[in-house]
Amino acid sequence: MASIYTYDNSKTLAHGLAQYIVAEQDKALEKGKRFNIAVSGGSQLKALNAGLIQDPQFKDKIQWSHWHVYFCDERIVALENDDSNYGGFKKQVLDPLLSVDGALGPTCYAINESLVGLSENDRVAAEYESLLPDHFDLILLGCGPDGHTCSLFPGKTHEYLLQEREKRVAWCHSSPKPPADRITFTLPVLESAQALCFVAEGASKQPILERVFEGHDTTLPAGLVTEHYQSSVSWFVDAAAVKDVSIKKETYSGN
Ligand SMILES: O=C1O[C@H](COP(=O)(O)O)[C@@H](O)[C@H](O)[C@H]1O
Repeated sequence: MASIYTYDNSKTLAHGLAQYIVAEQDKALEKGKRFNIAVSGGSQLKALNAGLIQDPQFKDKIQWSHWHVYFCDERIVALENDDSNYGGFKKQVLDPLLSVDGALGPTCYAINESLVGLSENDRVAAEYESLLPDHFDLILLGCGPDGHTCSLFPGKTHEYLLQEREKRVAWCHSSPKPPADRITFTLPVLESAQALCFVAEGASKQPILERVFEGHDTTLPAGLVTEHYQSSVSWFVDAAAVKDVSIKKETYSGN
């Protein structure tokens, strides 16, 4: 059963999320020296800023120098482009960390920017795959209003990504949400992760969460991941995203 943590607002959600991430970090560091974490782009990055950077409670608990940060999906654009997920993470997490005295930042793994614009998108994916660890301790997922997660989109055109079993990172072409060319983790990467955690906030996500939680709709990539890997899945959602959605009692309220 997936765990669903609901919060009244963005601030309390960011706090609960940071608490969860630190607990996963501690579990990983009990076993070794690395915390292998993958993050998504989009709205999630603001929650990471609010929880990991702004919330004073976690300042001394996050061991950044042991963090190895990867991207669940990336748009094939220059890293300083506004659409870059790495660029978004840099803005929300890495740059603010620079202003903290003596802070050692995480090790981050970005796409090979020199291949951008060369029509070498399979190579961008293959090179990124070669950087991945054997498995992740934690993967932070988003959920688009169409039910996509990573850059795994619903529908026929992108079925090939959900069917991929060999490549751990694949080129997503013709993305319905710009930019059109992206790379994405495939399901085997999610399947082998220790923990998968979705973050979804705001009323625009409500209709899709209704289909995931009430309809158990596995035609939606976010629904499929939730159903198939439920024992490792958690959702962090705010009240607006699950308004009038009936959530089974095995799940928890984070407030
Ligand atoms: O395009 C993307 O969208 C999803 C969802 O983003 P959100 O802003 O609706 O939360 C995101 O998880 C993914 O990383 C990103 O490339």
